[in-house]
Amino acid sequence: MLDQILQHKRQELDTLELPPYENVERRSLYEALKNSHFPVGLIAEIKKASPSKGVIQENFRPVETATFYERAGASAISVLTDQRFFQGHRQYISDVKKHVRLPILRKDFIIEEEQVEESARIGADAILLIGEALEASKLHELYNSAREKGMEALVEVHSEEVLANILKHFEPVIVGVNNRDLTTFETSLDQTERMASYIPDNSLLVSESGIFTREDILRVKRAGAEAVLIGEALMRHENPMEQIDIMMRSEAHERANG
Ligand SMILES: O=C(O)c1ccccc1NCC(=O)[C@H](O)[C@H](O)COP(=O)(O)O
Repeated sequence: MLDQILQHKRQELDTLELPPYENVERRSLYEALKNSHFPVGLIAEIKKASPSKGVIQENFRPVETATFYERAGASAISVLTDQRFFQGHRQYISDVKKHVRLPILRKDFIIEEEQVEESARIGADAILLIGEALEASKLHELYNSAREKGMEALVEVHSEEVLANILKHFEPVIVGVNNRDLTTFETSLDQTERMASYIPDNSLLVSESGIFTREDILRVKRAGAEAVLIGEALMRHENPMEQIDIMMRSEAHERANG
């Protein structure tokens, strides 16, 4: 599936038209995750559909959902912009950016410089760079380009081997371990536990995918994650604010409030 997505992205690049620059204030994903008032930082994701689950939310209202996420205390918002496989759109970034003050991560399959430029123009604060989709040297190049344009990057890896190759080039400030294998869609939180010891001490570890309960969050936190990225568990819930409260509330808060 990843190969299919990447092939489609290369075709899309042939007709990519860069939009005009949105005049936006950039916000730091790293700072937002470090300063979370929850036990871990929360990147709350906006995704209508996915290749593994099909349509997740029929009545899709990205701006309203982002506003709920912000009110519930999320640290940042991840917005899927791929149209073909996730029914996303780059316009959702511009729309959400106008209504929330949280950093926005552009979730797409970024493989070329033009997409980094596009992300800066539509107002993204950070982009996703997937280790399994890029040569390590290319990933480093795109990472530097994002930084030069005032954005940050979440560098995502699934396997130890891919991470080791990236670390030969540089140490990303934010590293995401994707619990989902993008070729088989198999998802296991064991992946965060397995990978945590290979993440550089100075990198912030985000555990991504397959997180559905408070116990899941406590488990990846124990493994060393400082933040989580959650999509489906929030998008499927009719009240995402309540779901965030249930999943993220700390034990201390619960004790204090009986
Ligand atoms: O979600 C998928 O099916 C998928 C398939 C192929 C490539 C990427 C995919 N997902 C992107 C993501 O990284 C997730 O949306 C994100 O980590 C949140 O996952 P979840 O909480 O399990 O919705």
